[in-house]
Amino acid sequence: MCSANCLRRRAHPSTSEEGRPLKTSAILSVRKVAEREKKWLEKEQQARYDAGELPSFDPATAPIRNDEWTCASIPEVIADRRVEITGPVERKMIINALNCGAKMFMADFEDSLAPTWENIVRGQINLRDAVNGTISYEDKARNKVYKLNDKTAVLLVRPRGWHLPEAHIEIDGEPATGALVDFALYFYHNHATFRAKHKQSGPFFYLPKMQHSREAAVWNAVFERAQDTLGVPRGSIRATVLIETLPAVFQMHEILYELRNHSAGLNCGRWDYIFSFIKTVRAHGDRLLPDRVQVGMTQHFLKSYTELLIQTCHKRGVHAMGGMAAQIPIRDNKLANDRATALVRADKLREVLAGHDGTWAAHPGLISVVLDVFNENMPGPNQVHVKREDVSVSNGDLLQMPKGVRTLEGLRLNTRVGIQYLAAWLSGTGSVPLYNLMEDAATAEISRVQNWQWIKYGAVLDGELVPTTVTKELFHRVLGEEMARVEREVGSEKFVNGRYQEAAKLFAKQCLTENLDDFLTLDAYRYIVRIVPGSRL
Ligand SMILES: CC(=O)SCCNC(=O)CCNC(=O)[C@H](O)C(C)(C)COP(=O)(O)OP(=O)(O)OC[C@H]1O[C@@H](n2cnc3c(N)ncnc32)[C@H](O)[C@@H]1OP(=O)(O)O
Ligand SMILES: O=CC(=O)O
Ligand SMILES: [Mg+2]
Repeated sequence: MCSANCLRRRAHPSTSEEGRPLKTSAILSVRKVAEREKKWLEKEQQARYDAGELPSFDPATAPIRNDEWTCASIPEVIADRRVEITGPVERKMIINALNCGAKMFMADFEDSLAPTWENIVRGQINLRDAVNGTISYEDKARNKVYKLNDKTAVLLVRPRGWHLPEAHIEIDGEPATGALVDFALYFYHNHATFRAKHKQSGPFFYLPKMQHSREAAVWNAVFERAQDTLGVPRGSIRATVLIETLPAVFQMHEILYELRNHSAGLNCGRWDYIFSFIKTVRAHGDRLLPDRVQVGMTQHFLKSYTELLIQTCHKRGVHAMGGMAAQIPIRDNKLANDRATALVRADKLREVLAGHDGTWAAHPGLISVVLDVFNENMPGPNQVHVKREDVSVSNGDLLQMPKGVRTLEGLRLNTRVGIQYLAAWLSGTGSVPLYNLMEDAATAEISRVQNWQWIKYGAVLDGELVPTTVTKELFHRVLGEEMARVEREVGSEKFVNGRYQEAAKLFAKQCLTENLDDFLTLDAYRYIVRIVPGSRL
């Protein structure tokens, strides 16, 4: 068997040859390494896909995929993760999430948070109070005080992805990296309390939007550096990586390998994964997805991805976490609520039977539904012992196009949802209920890139009496009509006082651009920055 160093060299042949070690001696250089890796991903990896290549397994890292090795053993406090509630780092929601009966709570600086400076700083204060056990909140209008129960969920924190800067902190004249700001503030303020409480384990993290194991190597260097600096034993930090980009699904063993001393497994981030699928094949005009509502988890490419993730995690001795069903409780319609609950139950049943060790829930009202499914089908704390050696997944399986139709209603819904989400985001709210579904940055991104893809390649719509192609003109007509509909639905006062017009302009620009922008939120971030140090953003 290859030694660890040999595997590392094979995994990153350019890294050692070019004398650019990923282990760095200062946070500043970690930031620079992160920037360099980001540029590599954008300029080299995506450029190959744009030239016609499709993502695939890397022959250079075959030894990592084929050799026998496992990640460090799972700490007891996170051995049972059958239900994880997720939500933004908002004070009341944090208390509700910690109290709701879920095993874990993923507190989110990412998909469900609009990263205004206020949200970021308040979020850190809220989390510090939560870890200390002192968090409380008074809702004066409802005369209700929120406090923690005796028994609460274990906290996991998801920092922003590498792509987002933090404009309000400047280092050497450059905006700081959002991911590092979120990680470092939380780790610095909470590591001692956290570890004292959880038998020397933690803090725990989720790492989003990774595309390559090189990013995992950067995170591992960040963890080592942070632990060493504060005298925390290496391996105390544990992180679950979201596999939510198409390139990353071909890198799962490699990602776990880089993080093997800090890993808590992988998670199927289905919404960003669908977004990334479209983004990665943006130059492939023959790969147009059907309506967003039809791209469900039973489509072959998504089923293959989840099964391969389970097999990979269990081979390496860590958790394979399921993802988020978008349905949320519908208070005013029992029939619709029963239907939504049944869809969540079916999604969770599929996950537990496939071998997932736990999953996500979007709302406290769904915890008992999800818990029941896992309790009935997973007697132990997890099912890491279920190896799924029967699973055999090829490039073709992971890249198989989903089946379904492209409709005018799909274009309309994407537009209606994209604009309303963006209007909320620009006003400081990063997750919202729209048409009885949870919408966040990842789901909104699907709406944006799907519209872009259909316009760019002139998708022919199904089900129209007269053959209809998606053109810029059709999109403009749909935009106008959907804005009128949104105004009717939300009421004129909210429409006029909200940021709907700005959102529509931004969304349209993003759908109509010749070259697809990487992230909607990166463009939108300019509109929520309060201070621009050095006006460099
Ligand atoms: C693709 C991904 O990345 S998925 C992960 C990221 N996305 C998320 O985490 C979304 C999490 N969910 C949410 O943000 C919310 O559930 C929403 C926006 C979808 C719906 O929120 P609301 O409209 O406020 O729901 P609703 O009015 O039914 O809430 C009822 C109560 O539950 C609370 N609640 C709802 N969702 C959550 C949650 N996820 N965590 C904690 N509390 C919650 C509300 O604060 C409210 O509390 P209260 O009765 O004490 O006032
Ligand atoms: O972060 C989760 C996702 O589905 O995206
Ligand atoms: Mg995501």
